[in-house]
Amino acid sequence: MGKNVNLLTVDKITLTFKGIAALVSVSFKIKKGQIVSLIGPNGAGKTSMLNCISGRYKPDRGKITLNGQNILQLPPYKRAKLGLARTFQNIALFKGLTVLENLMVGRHTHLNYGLLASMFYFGKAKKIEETHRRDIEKIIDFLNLSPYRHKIAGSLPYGVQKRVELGRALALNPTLLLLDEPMAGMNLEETEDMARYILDINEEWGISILLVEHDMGVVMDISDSIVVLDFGQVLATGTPKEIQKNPKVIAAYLGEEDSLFTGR
Ligand SMILES: Nc1ncnc2c1ncn2[C@@H]1O[C@H](COP(=O)(O)OP(=O)(O)OP(=O)(O)O)[C@@H](O)[C@H]1O
Repeated sequence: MGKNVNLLTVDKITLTFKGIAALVSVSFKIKKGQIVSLIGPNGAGKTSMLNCISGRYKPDRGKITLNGQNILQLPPYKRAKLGLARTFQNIALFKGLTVLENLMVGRHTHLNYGLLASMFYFGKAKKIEETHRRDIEKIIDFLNLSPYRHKIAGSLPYGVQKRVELGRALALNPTLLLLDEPMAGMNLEETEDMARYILDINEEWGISILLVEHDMGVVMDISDSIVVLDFGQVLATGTPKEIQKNPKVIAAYLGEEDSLFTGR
């Protein structure tokens, strides 16, 4: 599936907050079709890195390209149009809207289907609307969200809200999905379901994934490649097997809650 073409390149990214370095010359690549995980002890800079890619944070130095295009000067919504979507560590849904509305809002905001279109090109807009609806239904089916379609998002169990958030990201039709701790707070069954969804999104939908996750069992199971951050620097990059036996990585994880070996 074209796994040798670079989709995202992060090149010597440095980010500081009031003189304190959160990221120091971080470089890595995601090839088309890959699942890449970004791991590291608490405070290592993982979320900051996602924020630099999605456009929330502006790094002091470095370059990030998506499909060969430099995206650092673009605001988040333009990056979304180029195929970037993300979920957040703390769920960021429209809690007062239904599941269906959450998915549709995400879709419309980012795909430029506007009021003007519906006023002047009603027929065309209707057709576009129908296509959107069909795509959204596909996502609802895929994530088994049908029973919750008309339920208010904020009233749903945590695990289901996480799935809705994933669905909203999928509704943007991304080529690269950034997932910030999708398994956080989940029980074993929910974790396994989420891992399956991520694999299917990758294999069946052809979407590349950058995963930030503390559950090492999942990370080791599903990643093509792993980037380890420590104190804002890349400590190691490699396959799960290489990372698990890397002495520098083992040392960085000593005393950490996440175990590199036992997984779940
Ligand atoms: N908005 C901010 N303002 C100031 N400092 C920040 C900000 N965001 C992150 N930092 C700092 O940058 C460093 C990296 O934080 P970051 O949240 O990226 O780490 P992380 O690897 O995602 O941690 P965790 O696993 O705990 O989520 C930390 O020292 C943090 O305090």
